[in-house]
Amino acid sequence: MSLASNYTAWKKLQSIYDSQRSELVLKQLFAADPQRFAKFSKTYHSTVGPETTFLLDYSKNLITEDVLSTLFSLAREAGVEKTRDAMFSGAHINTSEDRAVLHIALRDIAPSENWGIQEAGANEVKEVLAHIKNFTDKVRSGEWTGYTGKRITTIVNIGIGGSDLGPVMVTEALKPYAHPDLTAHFVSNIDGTHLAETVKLCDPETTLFIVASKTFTTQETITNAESARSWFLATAKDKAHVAKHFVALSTNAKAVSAFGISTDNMFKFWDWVGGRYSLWSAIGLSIALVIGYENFEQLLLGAHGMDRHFKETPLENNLPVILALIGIWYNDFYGSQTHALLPYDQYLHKFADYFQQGDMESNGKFITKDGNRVDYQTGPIIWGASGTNGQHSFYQLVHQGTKLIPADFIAPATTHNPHVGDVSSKHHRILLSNFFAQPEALAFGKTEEEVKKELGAGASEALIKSKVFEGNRPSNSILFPLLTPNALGALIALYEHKIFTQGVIWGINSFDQMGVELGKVLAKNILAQLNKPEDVTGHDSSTTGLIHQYQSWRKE
Ligand SMILES: O=P(O)(O)OC[C@H]1O[C@@](O)(CO)[C@@H](O)[C@@H]1O
Repeated sequence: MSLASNYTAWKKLQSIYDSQRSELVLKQLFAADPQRFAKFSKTYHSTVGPETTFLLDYSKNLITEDVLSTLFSLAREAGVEKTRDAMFSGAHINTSEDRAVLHIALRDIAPSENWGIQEAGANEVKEVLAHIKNFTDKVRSGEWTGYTGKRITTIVNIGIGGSDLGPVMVTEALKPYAHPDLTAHFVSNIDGTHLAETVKLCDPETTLFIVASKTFTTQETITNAESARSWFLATAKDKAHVAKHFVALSTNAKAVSAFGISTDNMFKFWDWVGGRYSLWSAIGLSIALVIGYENFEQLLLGAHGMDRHFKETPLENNLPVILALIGIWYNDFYGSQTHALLPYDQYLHKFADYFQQGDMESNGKFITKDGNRVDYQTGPIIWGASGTNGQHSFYQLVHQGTKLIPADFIAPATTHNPHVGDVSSKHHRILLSNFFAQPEALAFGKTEEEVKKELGAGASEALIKSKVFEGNRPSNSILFPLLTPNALGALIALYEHKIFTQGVIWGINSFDQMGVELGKVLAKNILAQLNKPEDVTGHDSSTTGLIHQYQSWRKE
């Protein structure tokens, strides 16, 4: 496989960038083509599952039809379609771990098209979904009770990374669909504070702990689960009661059983589900408990619709591919280092957090699948915050800083909360006016003449200059009718497939995570030393110095 920088299309993009960059000015591009919005925006309509639609406006990007067509040539030259079809067929495209990548099979459920896992696998997926439905119906109805016969009112998901971020983001995003009498908490950090502060809010008689871990070996999760169990038994006493208050989500039945959770209370998934792609699997149990199984299924089906779109739509109309290619244009030719996700919806305030793992753990790599070091940028730094909060935090830099920050603005046309207080609220209109205005300001800025006119005579040159907005800062805008389970499912899948497409073009394996291992090994080594009276050895002077200072100050 060739390094991406050797592709003909890559070289052509470099030459376009070098020769035409100065002409790619949004103010001029829009003035020259009144049809620019029509040309560079697409409306997504699901063709399977629940009716799901959204508008992607990518016209405020530093692109022309020539740039875009060359980017599509790059996708073809890199074999995006071939690798996409390989994923859907169940081929082991996760080459370093010799695994298939089939989160798409988790939502291929009604009716199943047997994408990648054939009949047998599709039936297993359905069995787990039936188990999830049965269990969540029992808990939500009060049929499943704790050891003193009380219904479950609180769930605590204990997991980290992909076993935490997806459930957190989705249960926040779909709060309007949450069960009124069920409270969900999420414990992820090994910092004892996380569990300690959470169990302060829990009653052992009415709390269900969900131990979520694909491997069931993650130190944070197993430690937290053990501590949660001892907290529970301090009141419940009898170990037999654990079965009514602890369930496990994992691929590792042996480790679940060894921990002391009955495999009857285990919801399984498979090694072809990547951790950061697992919210659709048993890892989504907390989601199904909070919003109900029917809404969880709508989430799956919303994603399935986007899967079908990604699988079948020609690249030129393929929304994940368009987002991926425009991202590569900035990341690899304009030299942008980050990508901002800016949802103008408070329910989506964890969306950027989720895709920090989703994108950066997938594409934060410097070695290609066949072992070559890349000579170009790969995964961007993903960050963001809900609007309008970001405007009062980091938008100064986004508007007038020295860095190019491509941004995605995301918003629902309608809010779940039209009435705040006792009058119909104007909140959403104010929010959406900002959703429209910020990309406009970024794209078109404010000239020195406009500033001078505003400030009038006598304004200092320095003041005038400080109020100029150079503009020409690109963004995408995604607008959809309402944040529903199926809309969220489609939105998440859109970004999953964007990440996939970029990884294929960069020639990297988006589905392993070797980079998380070294720190863990070194930490285990240091922990072993901290647990002994002897002085630590074998470290550099900084690490040794820090440990010594910690040891002189620690109280516990
Ligand atoms: O679900 P588990 O196996 O406990 O892994 C948790 C997280 O840890 C990792 O950093 C891998 O070690 C993420 O990839 C993963 O989502």
